[in-house]
Amino acid sequence: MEPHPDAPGPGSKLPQHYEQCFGCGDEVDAGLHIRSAVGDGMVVHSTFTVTEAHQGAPGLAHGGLLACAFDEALGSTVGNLLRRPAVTGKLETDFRRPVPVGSTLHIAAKLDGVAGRKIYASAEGRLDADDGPVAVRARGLFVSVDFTHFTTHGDVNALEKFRAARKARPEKDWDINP
Ligand SMILES: CCCCCCCCCCCCCCCC(=O)SCCNC(=O)CCNC(=O)[C@H](O)C(C)(C)COP(=O)(O)OP(=O)(O)OC[C@H]1O[C@@H](n2cnc3c(N)ncnc32)[C@H](O)[C@@H]1OP(=O)(O)O
Repeated sequence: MEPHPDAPGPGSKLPQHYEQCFGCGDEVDAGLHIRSAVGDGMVVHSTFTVTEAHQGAPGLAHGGLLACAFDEALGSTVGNLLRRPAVTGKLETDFRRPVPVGSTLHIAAKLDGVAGRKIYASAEGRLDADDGPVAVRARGLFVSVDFTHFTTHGDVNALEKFRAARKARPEKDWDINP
């Protein structure tokens, strides 16, 4: 599958897509603060460091937050490589090992296929290194949507603020209303 001709190439760091996103936003103190970059072969590498704010059992990451990390990593892979707005339709996770507070999950995500509006992607998360033991695997189905999805269902004032902030960014890579 070919990426969009304007997709960021290998070595590109991906910007947070929204400052108040729980997955990647800097403005969410207890958020996941995921950071992503494009690697070779259209694989997107993301890291998520588990803090005390992310616990389920004492000292261990909550499974739902791990699923959130994969939603973000997969969504970012889809959005950046295909440059299409898309939302998660389905997300499946396999939790293979506990993920302790203080550990960093190294997530490698890739596109698996596109069928009409349906986009399939999958990822693997390894503990503390790109070649560490596999802790979580995930598969997602994303559905391409028009930008009206966000204006119809989201907060229009927040979207307007978001659009203005993106226009002001020197590294602006896409516009919410191109
Ligand atoms: C511009 C450049 C960007 C650049 C850089 C951006 C970076 C960007 C990073 C973002 C990173 C954020 C990552 C977090 C992303 C979220 O977390 S998104 C939030 C969670 N998801 C949602 O809120 C979605 C809620 N659901 C919906 O709005 C609607 O159900 C949907 C998904 C839009 C689909 O509704 P619809 O438009 O009416 O379409 P519908 O005909 O039902 O479905 C279309 C096709 O998908 C299939 N489908 C839909 N849902 C499912 C399902 N659950 N299971 C199986 N098949 C399904 C349908 O069967 C149908 O298949 P076909 O008939 O075409 O074969």
